[in-house]
Amino acid sequence: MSRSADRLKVVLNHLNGSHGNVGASFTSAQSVSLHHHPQTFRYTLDTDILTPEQRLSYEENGFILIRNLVSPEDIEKFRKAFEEICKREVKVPGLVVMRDVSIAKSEFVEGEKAVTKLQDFQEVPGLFRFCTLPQILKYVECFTGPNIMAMHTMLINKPPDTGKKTSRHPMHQDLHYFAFRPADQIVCAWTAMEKVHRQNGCLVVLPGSHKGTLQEHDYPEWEGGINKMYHGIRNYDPNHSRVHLEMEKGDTVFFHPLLIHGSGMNQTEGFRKAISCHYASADCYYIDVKGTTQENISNEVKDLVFRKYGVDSLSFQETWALRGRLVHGERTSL
Ligand SMILES: CCCCCCCCCCCCCCCCCCCC(=O)SCCNC(=O)CCNC(=O)[C@H](O)C(C)(C)COP(=O)(O)OP(=O)(O)OC[C@H]1O[C@@H](n2cnc3c(N)ncnc32)[C@H](O)[C@@H]1OP(=O)(O)O
Ligand SMILES: Nc1ncnc2c1ncn2[C@@H]1O[C@H](COP(=O)(O)OP(=O)(O)OP(=O)(O)O)[C@@H](O)[C@H]1O
Ligand SMILES: O=C(O)CCC(=O)C(=O)O
Ligand SMILES: [Fe+2]
Ligand SMILES: [Mg+2]
Repeated sequence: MSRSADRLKVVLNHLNGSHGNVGASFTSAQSVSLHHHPQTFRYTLDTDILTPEQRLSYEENGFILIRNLVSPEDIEKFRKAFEEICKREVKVPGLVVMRDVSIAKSEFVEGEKAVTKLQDFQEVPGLFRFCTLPQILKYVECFTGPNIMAMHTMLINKPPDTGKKTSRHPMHQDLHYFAFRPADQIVCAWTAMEKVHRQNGCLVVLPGSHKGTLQEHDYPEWEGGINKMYHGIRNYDPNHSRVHLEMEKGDTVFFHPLLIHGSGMNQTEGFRKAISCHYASADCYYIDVKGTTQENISNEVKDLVFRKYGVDSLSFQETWALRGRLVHGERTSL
């Protein structure tokens, strides 16, 4: 079926005032006059939330940007919770606190200026609340369906670059890190905690790249060093046309786990903050990555679990099952 027929149907449906049920809401006469079988979308579900334009845009580009989705008051609370963690030296179960590789190996820096990223904050109520915000889940459901797991959480505090360009995040596909499928039922919500722009290292995306397959990832050969587990796609072509996603505080981008993305250097004095959660349908299933391109990251994660917890019996899949938290519906499979 041609794209233009799909587009026409969606636009007509919109003009008819019916936002949901694209396809099903058409009478057979209309359907027949347009094309021979009902439209099937691959990347989005039939809900009343996305406008037809937004739905088409996600299908085509692999992301949608929703302005002003999280309130300044909530962002302030997440910022406070982050500061608390950086100040207190308390151990939170599962929480990974990362410092930028260029400062980890040299000077001693105290407090939040030392922390580049918090990972796996599912046991920090003041931060995990982000993953349960109804206005976020409402969008997430358009991709995952009603049974929703929060699988991976991060607060990224991108530091001013020290001159070694280590504040960059190489171009990658998040699916490289995940031991569950199908990819189309996974989505990331990434919220800017302040204005993000090219200068402080906003997200950079390759629109449409979610239609490709999972590529091989490894550490890029960057002179100044590279942060632990920051794998990039191999043979990245820097001349590929890309889009810089400039966002205001509270704006949220939802993107597909195969979308190729990264972020540039932070060339400002401030720490660029964003909070994110990767969601998956609870109906997804775990996969064994042995013998696949994901074996390298799986081994690194297993090494980290051993160093941090002294446990060597956990599989890569099990580390995900332990981290995942149900946020809506039923925990059916994951
Ligand atoms: C109950 C069990 C549950 C299961 C828990 C499982 C935990 C797994 C967490 C990781 C999963 C990541 C996959 C998810 C990604 C999803 C998709 C998103 C894409 C990304 O974001 S990619 C980047 C993700 N990776 C990380 O964030 C890295 C995780 N962090 C770490 O591995 C550690 O924080 C780190 C960096 C090793 C530091 O460990 P720590 O022990 O706290 O630090 P030390 O100061 O003791 O230093 C030890 C050693 O490491 C060097 N170091 C420090 N910081 C860095 C750095 N940023 N980069 C590289 N190397 C670093 C430091 O210099 C020391 O080196 P020595 O040579 O002196 O030993
Ligand atoms: N060899 C590479 N492998 C993987 N990713 C790369 C590579 N080189 C650059 N990138 C990533 O590509 C994206 C764009 O790179 P670039 O440094 O040009 O970004 P920028 O600093 O935002 O842009 P600019 O400096 O042009 O304003 C960043 O996410 C960067 O980390
Ligand atoms: O916030 C950023 O710089 C990008 C983070 C990212 O893509 C990731 O951690 O997967
Ligand atoms: Fe990512
Ligand atoms: Mg650059």
